[in-house]
Amino acid sequence: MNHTGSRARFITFEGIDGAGKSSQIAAVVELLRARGIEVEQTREPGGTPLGERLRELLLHEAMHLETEAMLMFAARREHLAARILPALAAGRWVVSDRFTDATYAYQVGGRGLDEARFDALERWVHPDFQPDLTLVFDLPPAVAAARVANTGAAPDRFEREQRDFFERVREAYLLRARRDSGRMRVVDANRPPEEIRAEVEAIVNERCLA
Ligand SMILES: Nc1ncnc2c1ncn2[C@@H]1O[C@H](COP(=O)(O)OP(=O)(O)OP(=O)(O)O)[C@@H](O)[C@H]1O
Ligand SMILES: Cc1cn([C@H]2C[C@H](O)[C@@H](COP(=O)(O)O)O2)c(=O)[nH]c1=O
Repeated sequence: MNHTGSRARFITFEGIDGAGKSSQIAAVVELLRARGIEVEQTREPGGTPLGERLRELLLHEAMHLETEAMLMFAARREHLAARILPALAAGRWVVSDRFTDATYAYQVGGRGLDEARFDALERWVHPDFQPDLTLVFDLPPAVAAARVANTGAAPDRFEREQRDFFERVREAYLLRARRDSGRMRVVDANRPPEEIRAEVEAIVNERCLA
């Protein structure tokens, strides 16, 4: 428990590349801190020194699909052990840019990883643990691709994928959100940032702060 008296929560943000998660994550962290809640902001792949090294490989080195899936879960195992679970146990909330739903969407949906292999890895790495709340930012891949291109940054291995890859990733997120509608909320991300922020804050208030 933290000093607000409520159990520490694990909140994750998901969506295709360019969905607009970053500034909305910052707004949620600000909202929580304004309530006197201690929060750790993190990301996947990454979030620990080893995880950040794995991120460099994952975003830039060509590799077999199953290697990619196992490295995502290896980074996640470390993230859980070294960062997420200790923070929650100490009463600090954790807000992460991506978690296991991203492996479902990108590796199973986007790349075609066998779902049974994904299930086995998920059961191994976190059998009884899921985020308290997951916000899935949904928008057409063409809109997201234009946003990514406008940043002017060199695209990574995922951002260089074709439109049909992101269509599959999007559908996989929506399917998983339908299957786990108690935990996952889909947010229309094809709107002005202020509108999205208002909806995200309302969901966090209702689901985690009420
Ligand atoms: N609602 C919005 N409308 C228009 N542009 C937006 C919106 N939200 C974010 N952007 C812009 O789109 C770009 C990508 O946003 P952002 O980095 O937040 O996305 P992201 O989901 O974190 O992407 P990634 O997963 O690729 O890191 C940025 O240039 C940002 O300013
Ligand atoms: C956790 C996770 C991530 N990915 C992909 C999704 C993104 O393209 C990159 C991370 O980049 P971001 O700008 O920080 O969003 O990694 C993935 O394919 N599978 C995963 O499990």
